[in-house]
Amino acid sequence: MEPERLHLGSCRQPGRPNVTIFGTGGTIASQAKTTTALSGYQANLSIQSLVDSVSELLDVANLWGIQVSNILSKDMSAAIALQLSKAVNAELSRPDVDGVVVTHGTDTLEETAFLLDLTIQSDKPVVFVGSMRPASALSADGPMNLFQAVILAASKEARGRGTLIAMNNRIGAAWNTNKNHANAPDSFYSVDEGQVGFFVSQRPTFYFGPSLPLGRTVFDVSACPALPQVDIMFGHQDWNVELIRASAATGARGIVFNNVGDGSWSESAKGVAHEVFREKGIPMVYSRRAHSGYAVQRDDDEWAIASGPLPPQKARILLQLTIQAGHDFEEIKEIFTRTWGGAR
Ligand SMILES: NC(=O)C[C@H](N)C(=O)O
Repeated sequence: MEPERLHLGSCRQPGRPNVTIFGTGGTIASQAKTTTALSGYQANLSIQSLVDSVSELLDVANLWGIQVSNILSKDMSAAIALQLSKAVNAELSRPDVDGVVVTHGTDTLEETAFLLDLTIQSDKPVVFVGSMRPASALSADGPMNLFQAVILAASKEARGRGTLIAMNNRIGAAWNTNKNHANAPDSFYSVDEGQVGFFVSQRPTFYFGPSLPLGRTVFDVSACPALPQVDIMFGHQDWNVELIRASAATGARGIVFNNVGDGSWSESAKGVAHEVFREKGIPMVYSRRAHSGYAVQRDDDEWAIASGPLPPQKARILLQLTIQAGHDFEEIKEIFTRTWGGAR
């Protein structure tokens, strides 16, 4: 059943931007037992109650709310994320909608935001937001984050920049913004590429004009029923490489390797991955275990594809999208190579 589209607030003010907030859950929609507890909470606040607690929002935009789910983001699935992408595309195709906000748990926010970055067919702003502290906490960060996300989604200057993430005063591109800290409120930023802007006196202030990451491919998922299984293997000393065979045997249509250094794998892991590739013909993409940097293409591993700047969790989503679109190995390699933006 399609989730309901609710008008949030008492009356619609002509002349104000129209913003739709999609609620998915997360800490921003959660309450713990005490005001000092920062874990052990439950996602139980609806999008309506989040907006009710930030009445200042109603002076910024006319708001609508669509509750897609109310879960912690550890439980976000491709099925929900795909449904969200389709619903956001439909919403943005309405001429009366100026922008969209998605509230989301921070643990896997970067994955859903990246999926939408690669599947939204509109220039209008799509802004992801979450919080690191539950709504019940002293100094909860959710209300201000939500306020800023709505301002951003309502602003014309945010158009044409791909999906954005607004957290803790920073504005980042979903393409390269990551969760960097498991606990601190200032967790979301991009280490090398930097941010696209900052909130100064509650105005989104951009450093550059609208631009999109080099090598970003947009996919049409309107008729896509599901995303294929792609597993991630974690590279480490004494790696149990039988897990690679197990992944292929249990239905993986592609495998992403979280390799060490700039994309190195142990001789045994490489041998098994190559064997599985020859047997099953499924694409093998290798990323890097280090928090930032590039996985570089190796001339002697031409059967495997370097993820370039993409960390494993984002490389997995790009691989899922290329497989569902029916691309062959060479085309998938070409799509990944484009993301390197010139580094070869
Ligand atoms: N800060 C958060 O949102 C974390 C939360 N566990 C989640 O749903 O991802």
